[in-house]
Order: sequence, then structure tokens, then C-alpha cells
Amino acid sequence: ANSHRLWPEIDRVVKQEVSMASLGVGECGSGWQLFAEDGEMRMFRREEEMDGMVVDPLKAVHVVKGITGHEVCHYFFNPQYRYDWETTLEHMIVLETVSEDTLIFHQTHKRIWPASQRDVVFWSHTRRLPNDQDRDGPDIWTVVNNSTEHPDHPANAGKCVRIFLTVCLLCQTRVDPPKDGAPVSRDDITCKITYCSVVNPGGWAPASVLRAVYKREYPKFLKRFTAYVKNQTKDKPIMY
Ligand SMILES: Cc1cccc(-c2n[nH]cc2-c2ccc(F)c(-c3ccc(S(=O)(=O)CCO)cc3)c2)n1
Repeated sequence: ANSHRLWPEIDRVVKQEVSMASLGVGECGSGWQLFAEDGEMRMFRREEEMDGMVVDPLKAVHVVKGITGHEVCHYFFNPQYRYDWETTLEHMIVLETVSEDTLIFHQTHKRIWPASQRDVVFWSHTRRLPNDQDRDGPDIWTVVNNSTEHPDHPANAGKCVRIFLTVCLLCQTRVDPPKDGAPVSRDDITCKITYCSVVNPGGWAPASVLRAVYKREYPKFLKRFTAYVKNQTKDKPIMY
């Protein structure tokens, strides 16, 4: 709801994250290095440190047939599906339902040896965006997750080290209607997914360990999540 205390921040961060995600990896200037590739999925990172901590921005692009951007964002945003695809999730709770398109989460994730266990508090907002290029094409959908504070879960009050993240999932759908005028089926739709994330790991964690975790976890996450959405939607009507 645009009367909520977080609304100005949410609107600003969503706009800036969507514009960053929309840039190609070539256009962001140099610095993006391809570190993983699997079929249509390509993962890029920039090696950046802040106060001696690895905060490598990540940009993943993936093209998946048979699902729409609305469906991808629906399964990414809604908490009831998260345990099905987020394999490192140990505990998740919705701290606040700001509106039907904005939630505040607290999550604890499985510990990555030798670092201590991490937790995160973030607002999550999903939005349909007008498709500037193609007026009558399907809309663009996004989910932005951005760390925030919450009185019930102060940072580093318990056993977990609080991490800080900004994540943007940006999805553009393409429909190639069948030549013979048959109704559009899932074989005629394609979704271009861009997943951007910047994670500040909070307390100390060895750069080599973090980079190894990212190299292993990000490709696994995106492959698993998109396969989950394909499987969940395959026998359902297309959600544009
Ligand atoms: C996919 C991925 C990348 C990098 C690290 C890991 C990982 N491995 N073991 C523990 C974690 C871990 C620790 C803390 C976190 F906050 C998240 C975390 C990751 C993604 C998101 S999200 O916002 O993209 C999706 C919602 O869960 C939120 C938190 C993941 N997983």
C-alpha cells in the first residue's frame, strides 16, 4: 500500500534495480566476467570487496521455454512455495504483510562451513511493468528483495550473522503465435529471466569460501527454481 512507511524506499529501489537489471552485461561497462554457463543460462559476476569483504555483484541471464514472467515471479514471491525450491532455507517467516504485493520476511539459511550461520530480513515486492518496447506484447514482471530492519529481529542479536542483500528478478515474456492460427500453447511462449544480486555477507567469511559457495549455489538455485516453475505450471492455464 502506498501509505506504508517503506513505500518511498520500495518504489525508489525497485526502479533503480529494474533499470540496472535491464542493462546488458556488455552495457554495464567492463568488469562483468562470465563464471558459469549451462545451456541457455549464463552467470556473470564482478569481483568487488567492501571493507575487505566479498560483495561480488551477480547477474544471471536465463531463457526458459513454456513459462511466463508472471508465473516465474508468482512462484518466486509467494512464501508458500519457497521451501519447495530454496534448498538452503532453514527457516522462513513472514513478519509483515504490507500489501498483497509486498511482504517482509525473516529467513535463516543453512550454515556454510567454516563461516557462521546467516540470517536475513528483507522486504519483497512484486510488480507488473509496462512493456516499453512492444506495446501490445506481454508485460514485464519483477520481484525485488531488499534487506530492511525489523524491531522483532535486530541484526546479530542471536546465533546468526545478519547478511544484507538486494536481489532483482526481472522477467520478460515472448509469445510466438502458431502460424496456423491455433491457440497459443506453452510451446509458443518463452521467458527471458535476469537475476541480479548483491550480497554483503555481514560478518567475516573467507573470500575463497564465499566465491566457491556462490559459484556452486547460484547456478544450482536458478536451474532448480526454473525447473520447479515449469513443473508447477505445465498442466495449468498460462498466467500472462
Ligand atoms: C542461492 C545462494 C547464493 C549464495 C549463497 C547461498 C547459500 N548457500 N548456503 C546458504 C546460503 C544463503 C545464506 C544467506 C542468504 F540470505 C541466502 C539467500 C539467497 C537468496 C535469497 S533470494 O532473495 O534470492 C530468494 C529468497 O530466499 C535470499 C537469501 C543464501 N545460496
